[in-house]
Amino acid sequence: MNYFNTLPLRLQLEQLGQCSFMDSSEFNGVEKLKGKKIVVVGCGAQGLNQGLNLRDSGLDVSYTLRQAAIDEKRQSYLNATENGFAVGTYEEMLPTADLVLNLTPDKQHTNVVKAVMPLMKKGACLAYSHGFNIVEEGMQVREDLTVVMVAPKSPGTEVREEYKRGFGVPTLIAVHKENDPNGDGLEIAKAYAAGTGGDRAGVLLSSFIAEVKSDLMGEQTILCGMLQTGSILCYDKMIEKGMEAGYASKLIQYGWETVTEALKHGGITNMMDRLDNPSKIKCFDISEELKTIMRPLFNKHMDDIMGGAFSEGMMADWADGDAKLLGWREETGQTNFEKSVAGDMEISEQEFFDNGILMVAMVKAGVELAFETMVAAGIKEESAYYESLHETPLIANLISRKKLYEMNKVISDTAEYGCYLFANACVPLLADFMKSVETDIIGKGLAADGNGVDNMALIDVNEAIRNHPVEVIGKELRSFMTAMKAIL
Ligand SMILES: NC(=O)C1=CN([C@@H]2O[C@H](COP(=O)(O)OP(=O)(O)OC[C@H]3O[C@@H](n4cnc5c(N)ncnc54)[C@H](OP(=O)(O)O)[C@@H]3O)[C@@H](O)[C@H]2O)C=CC1
Ligand SMILES: CC[C@](O)(C(C)=O)C(=O)O
Ligand SMILES: [Mg+2]
Ligand SMILES: [Mg+2]
Repeated sequence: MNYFNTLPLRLQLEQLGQCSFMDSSEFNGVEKLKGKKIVVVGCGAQGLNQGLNLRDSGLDVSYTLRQAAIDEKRQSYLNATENGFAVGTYEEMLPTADLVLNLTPDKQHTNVVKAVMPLMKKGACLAYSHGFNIVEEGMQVREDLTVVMVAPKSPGTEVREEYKRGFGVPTLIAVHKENDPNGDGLEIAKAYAAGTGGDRAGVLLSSFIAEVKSDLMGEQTILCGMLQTGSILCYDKMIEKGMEAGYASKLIQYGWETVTEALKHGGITNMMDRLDNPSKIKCFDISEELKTIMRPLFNKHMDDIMGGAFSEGMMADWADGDAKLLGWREETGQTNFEKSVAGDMEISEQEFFDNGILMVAMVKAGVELAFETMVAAGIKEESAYYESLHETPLIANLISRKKLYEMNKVISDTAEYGCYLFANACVPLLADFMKSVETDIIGKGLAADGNGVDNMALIDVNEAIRNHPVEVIGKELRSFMTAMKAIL
């Protein structure tokens, strides 16, 4: 049963709006978990990388896998053993665990939690990194167990990379109100977040509900769906216009990473400032047009996530052996962009902006729409920022590795399902718009005669970019991150 839908509106809004940025003084490192036995269920994208960070933070980490994974020495078994972790069956590992991290795919949570729960000792703690099972499926956890969430706003690979750089990724933490029998859920979640490095980048004290609704919205729209849509459309357009396939492939594969690197450091303002004046004004106009076309689709995703239609649809696909997900995965592998090979020509960093105006416009439109839609639904700006602007560069990095395949492999199955749902609706939605697109905005650049533009037009555009609420909150949140980095 959908837990969110069982709550009265007043409580739904209260939970959705729960979000406070925690001060570094509120953390006491991993002290609360020192000497405690942490057992991770599953050793995939989050399981492996969180486990490595927690061990490097001085904690006792081991893994439990389903019997078949151990017997067949599956990838999860190799991930754990080759990194020197102890691995055992549920019966061997769970009865002595103080903290159990459920890092299996969301689809498996009901089965896994039902199998794990009877073996957990009285008063232990069960943790999630995404609250789907609690919020959308209404999982009831044994009363004596504490239930917390530590959700990194990042793919697992980047959780590890940031930690190795001495930092971390922004993280949402929460305690499930129904399961905090000892009143120490928050202390456990804080220590777990500190162990992953999250406290160095910024922790939001959130709720299971706020995390689920914002995470689903971000991943379906700007983070994955928009980048997938843009990759397919921009590549096909360049080929249609007779551009060299190797150049088109390279511009897209590495373009997202390059333009969103500017986003990471200075938000949409800095990304747009990388364009010359005529390109900036053109890009702004295109992004406004894209926002008008795509707004109803963003609203639909938010409505379906809030009302439960999205989770119902995805769970129906789980029951159908993932038929839709697997079909879409196969189709993506057959798109022209996925089959293309990046050429060995040089593309300078600036050229990715100059020749990728449409890509910049898609990022701007997608970030702003995702942010606006989440905030309008009651999600706090800080959370909406992490789920839109902040995480986009981390996902773009994945595309630069092995295109859409890599992105869809590293993200959760839940994100992959939502990404396809969005892209399958957005590609046809943008068909008419794409008919008018020429290589001046994707592939070759404007070739404008100088940098001259009308002063008033430029002032208006700059004002609109800088005063968007995602820029205002982004500036504040990025300033906390810089401060924390400087301390290290
Ligand atoms: N992917 C990401 O970067 C992010 C994920 N999350 C959340 O983290 C959680 C884990 O996701 P993710 O890391 O993507 O998962 P993965 O798919 O990468 O890893 C899943 C792990 O669970 C094991 N597993 C699968 N099915 C079962 C089962 N029935 N019983 C026991 N173990 C099983 C797999 O091992 P084997 O099949 O070998 O048994 C594998 O080790 C999810 O809640 C997700 O929403 C949150 C933020 C980002
Ligand atoms: C963007 C997708 C994500 O939510 C994530 C990496 O944060 C996921 O579920 O994989
Ligand atoms: Mg996420
Ligand atoms: Mg997710």
